[in-house]
Amino acid sequence: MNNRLGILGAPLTVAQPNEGVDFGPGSIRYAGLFDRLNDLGLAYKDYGDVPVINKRTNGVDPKTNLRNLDHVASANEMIADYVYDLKKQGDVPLILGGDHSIAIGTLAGLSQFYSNLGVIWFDAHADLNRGETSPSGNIHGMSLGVSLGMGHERLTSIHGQEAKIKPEHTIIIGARSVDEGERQVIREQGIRVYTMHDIETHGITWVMNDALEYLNGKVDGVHLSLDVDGIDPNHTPGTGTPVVGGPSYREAHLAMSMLYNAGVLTSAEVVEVNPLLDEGNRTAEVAVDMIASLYGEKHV
Ligand SMILES: NC(=[NH2+])NCCC[C@H](N)C(=O)O
Ligand SMILES: [Mn+2]
Ligand SMILES: [Mn+2]
Repeated sequence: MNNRLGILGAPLTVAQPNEGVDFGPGSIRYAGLFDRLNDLGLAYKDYGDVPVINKRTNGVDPKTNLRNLDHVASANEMIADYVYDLKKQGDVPLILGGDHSIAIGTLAGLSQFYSNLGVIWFDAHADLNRGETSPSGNIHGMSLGVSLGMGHERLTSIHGQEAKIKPEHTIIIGARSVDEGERQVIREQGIRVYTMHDIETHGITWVMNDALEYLNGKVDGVHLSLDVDGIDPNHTPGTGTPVVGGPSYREAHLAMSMLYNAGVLTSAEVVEVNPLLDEGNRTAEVAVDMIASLYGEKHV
């Protein structure tokens, strides 16, 4: 294992209805990602994009309440293979989405390397739906659940039948739009959730320290899944399912630098950047700021 970052784009868009999130990886690269990594003196290799096929069928299948299941499943099989290969090279994976369903592939690809991978899911949403509970049929709202082993077999069986992560190693930060079926999963499985209310009450510093302490000693790696809609849409307007009332740019930035300082992160992904919904390329620029902070950029 070296410290080289292995960067991989996963331009999947059909697990949600908006076109454009397939331009996420390019927009993040264009927002100055490589200059910032160069300034940090970080070694990296850009593996390019996974050649996913963004075919849409007609809407949601009434039998399963899943949208574009076949395409989402085959794309994520491919993503899992690519992430597996990248990790096998010894690189530190940094995956650029794509809609948040790509976490199904990322976590499946990573799962062979860990028996107790911790996951920090920074998101306005919980992404714990299944066909039976989803209000939309959009699989990007199901990826955390799938990785925990819940949901359609086509998705949960990618790279093996077993669950890819465990509920007691799963943390959601920034939640403020959680569906009823998801609340039940959180309660039943004992998933640790820091809502916006917790961030307001205790502050982001306390939340991050508490989250890190919760994982400490229990996990053999930590993956960050950063959904840009986790951040307040004042800063990240270019995303398909924005939710008002999120953490500020500064709070998110501090959360990232605390992850860097803790030195525990073994992989990360940044998802849901949609330049077609953006003002200029602002959202990708914020994503790059977050990535730079995550890998050690300091003000002085
Ligand atoms: N990754 C995301 N942006 N997910 C949004 C999910 C929204 C809603 N909970 C749903 O399941 O449809
Ligand atoms: Mn979200
Ligand atoms: Mn999400």
